[in-house]
Amino acid sequence: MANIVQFENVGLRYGTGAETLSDISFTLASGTFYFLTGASGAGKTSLLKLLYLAQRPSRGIIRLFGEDAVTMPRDRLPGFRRRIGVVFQDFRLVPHLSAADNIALPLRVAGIVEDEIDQPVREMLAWVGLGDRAQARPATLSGGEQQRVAIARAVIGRPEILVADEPTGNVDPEMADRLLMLFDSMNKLGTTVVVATHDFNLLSRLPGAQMMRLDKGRLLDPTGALRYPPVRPG
Ligand SMILES: Nc1ncnc2c1ncn2[C@@H]1O[C@H](COP(=O)(O)OP(=O)(O)OP(=O)(O)O)[C@@H](O)[C@H]1O
Repeated sequence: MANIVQFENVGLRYGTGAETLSDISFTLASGTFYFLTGASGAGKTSLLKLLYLAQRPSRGIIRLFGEDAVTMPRDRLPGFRRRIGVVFQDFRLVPHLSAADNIALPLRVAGIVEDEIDQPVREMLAWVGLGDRAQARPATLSGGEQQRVAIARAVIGRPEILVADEPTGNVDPEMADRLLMLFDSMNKLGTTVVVATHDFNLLSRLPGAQMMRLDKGRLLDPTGALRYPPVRPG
């Protein structure tokens, strides 16, 4: 399976402090489901930001879709970002837009004509179980409903990679399970999925998923040992 993402010796430092992420090296195989775990403050959100190009690393190499994402000219970034769907920890729904218009945003930004927006939006609303809330503003939706709008918005453009930061943080276990099944169904359609979570119940629900563990800004290998950067030949 082709690698869709490659990080090599990546480090991230905010300002002049110590590195938040150090020596991060991994590859993501296309079409695979990954969980990213680690204690609060371990650097999960920071790693996801590097992945969806909201943050540039302080050092190291990041290749996305086979191209160098670090040295990429800024004007090419939006096109790349459109290939990555993001479910933010705090949803980031647009407050004055209805659920339907929030979900439609990525299609409108991509310049899809209005005639071709209504149908997929209705399908997405039904898919996340919000068919009867199309016109509701975010403030009138529950946390779990807002989360489902955020998920629908992240996947409507059929992204190649879906990144979700603590997507079950605000919902009960039953809803967490339903949301996980939505991600799983996207993955079965071929999307590479990365879900950051510290909900261990979730991890046990998808035993086939790959595990990435962060500890104080460093990746651990599957045995729990620190994963050291690959040795470069020569
Ligand atoms: N913009 C920023 N400027 C400075 N420091 C930051 C910034 N964003 C995150 N940090 C710091 O980086 C470290 C890792 O934060 P991050 O949010 O990536 O962790 P996390 O594993 O996602 O935590 P949580 O599970 O609580 O969301 C923390 O010490 C945090 O304070």
